[in-house]
Parts: sequence; C-alpha cells; structure tokens
Amino acid sequence: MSTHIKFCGLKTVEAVEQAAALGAWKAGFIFFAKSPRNVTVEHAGMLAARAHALGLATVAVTVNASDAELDAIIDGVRPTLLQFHGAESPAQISKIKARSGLKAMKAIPVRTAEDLAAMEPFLGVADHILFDAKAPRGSALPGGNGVQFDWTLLDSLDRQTDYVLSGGLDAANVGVALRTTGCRFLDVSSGIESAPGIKDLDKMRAFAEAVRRHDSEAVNSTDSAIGTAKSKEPIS
Ligand SMILES: O=C(O)c1ccccc1N[C@@H]1O[C@H](COP(=O)(O)O)[C@@H](O)[C@H]1O
Repeated sequence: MSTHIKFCGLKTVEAVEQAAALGAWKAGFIFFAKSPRNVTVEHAGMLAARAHALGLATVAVTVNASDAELDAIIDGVRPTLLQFHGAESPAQISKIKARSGLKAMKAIPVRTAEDLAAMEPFLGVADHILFDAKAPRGSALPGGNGVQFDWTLLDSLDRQTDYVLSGGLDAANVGVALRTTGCRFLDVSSGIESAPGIKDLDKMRAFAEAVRRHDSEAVNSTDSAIGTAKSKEPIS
C-alpha cells in the first residue's frame, strides 16, 4: 500500500490543486485564530469545494471548538473528517460524530513514552489517532510547530496499528520517519512552507516525491526478498 499524505494548513486554491495533483490523501484547513494558517469558514468552504471537485478529501482541524463553531464549520465546509487538536474528551468527540455523521481524528501530543497512553480513551471513538510532537513551551499553537518527537517511541505500538504521524516532517526527514516507524499515514504542514502559513508548491512536490521514493524502495525490497525465497525453492 502506498503511504497516505495529508497536506495541512492549506490557504490557497493553488495549494489545494497541487495537493490533488500529487495524489494526497487529505487536504487540511486550520480553524484556530492564533495560527498563521487560520482560515475563515467561508474561505475554507470555497477551498473544500475545489478539493472535493478534484476528488480530494478534506479535514477541518479544530482546537477546543464549541458546538456552535463546529456546527458552522460542518455546515460551511462540509469536510470529510474532523481533526481534534486540543483537549477534547472522548464523550465530546462521540457526540459530534453522532450529530454530524463525520469521522474523527484525535491528535495525541507526544514527548515521552508515557504520553502514548493518552490515546487509549480515544480508541474505538476516534477513527484515526494522530501523533504530533508536544508543543514547545511558550508556543501559542498546539500543533503546526514544525517540531519532531522521538519516532522510536512508537516502536512499542503494534506495527499493524494505523496511526497518522506528524510533527516536523519535511522532504529531508520523511524517508527516515517512514523507515523508523513503518507508518502508512503522514500529516505535514510547516515542512512544506517557505514562511509560516505560506505553502511552497515545490516543497509539497519534494515531500510527495520523497514519500513515493520510500514506497517504491519498500516494494523493491519486498520483491527481492520474495525472489530470494523463491530461488531457494527446489525446482520441480
Ligand atoms: O498548523 C497549525 O497551525 C495548527 C494549529 C493548531 C492545531 C494544529 C495545527 N496543525 C497540525 O499540526 C501538526 C504538525 O504540523 P507541523 O508539520 O509540525 O507543522 C499537523 O497535524 C497539523 O494538522
């Protein structure tokens, strides 16, 4: 299976079209006033309509949003998925899922091995668990800080667990991230920007190319392992 990419924090039609052209899994829009990637519901509605017309699914990224804010986003944007990047509870997420019929992704901030346990109450509630680096002290943002965490902490998870990896990914480090974790879903924001909030179409392409390079190397190494195994079989 090829690795799924979510390009997050998109603010322009050009970035949405680039995400679609690069075969992205999801386009993410940020609804958080302090973020340089913040978009209005109206603007995101226009971007999401373009994404959906191109067959690209969309994600509304929210942080401790009220029911009224969530309803406005759901009505105005019609996203495919809701991402919860704050201190939302499993009960709140269940409630909004039931009301909207949408799937949910819950972000779990990670710095140490102990932080992984925070995902447990969300298993069976959130459709996706996303691991992001814990925000650096003093940051106004709970995500989108361009900060990595120690990916080897994820070794303790079952390799079949489908989580989304995020936090400080870029074209230069994504190959190592994929080899270290074996994950199949990625989320990137700062690493495809020329400045905070400004997506760089070339960096988006370089990121997707690095992921596809990893994917084809993984297929080739599986093929050669199968070839080696076959060559050891007796010829009948
Ligand atoms: O990108 C933001 O500004 C943002 C603001 C509030 C909550 C989440 C945000 N982004 C999410 O952060 C991670 C990682 O981003 P980065 O690649 O390290 O910049 C990703 O899941 C975004 O969806």
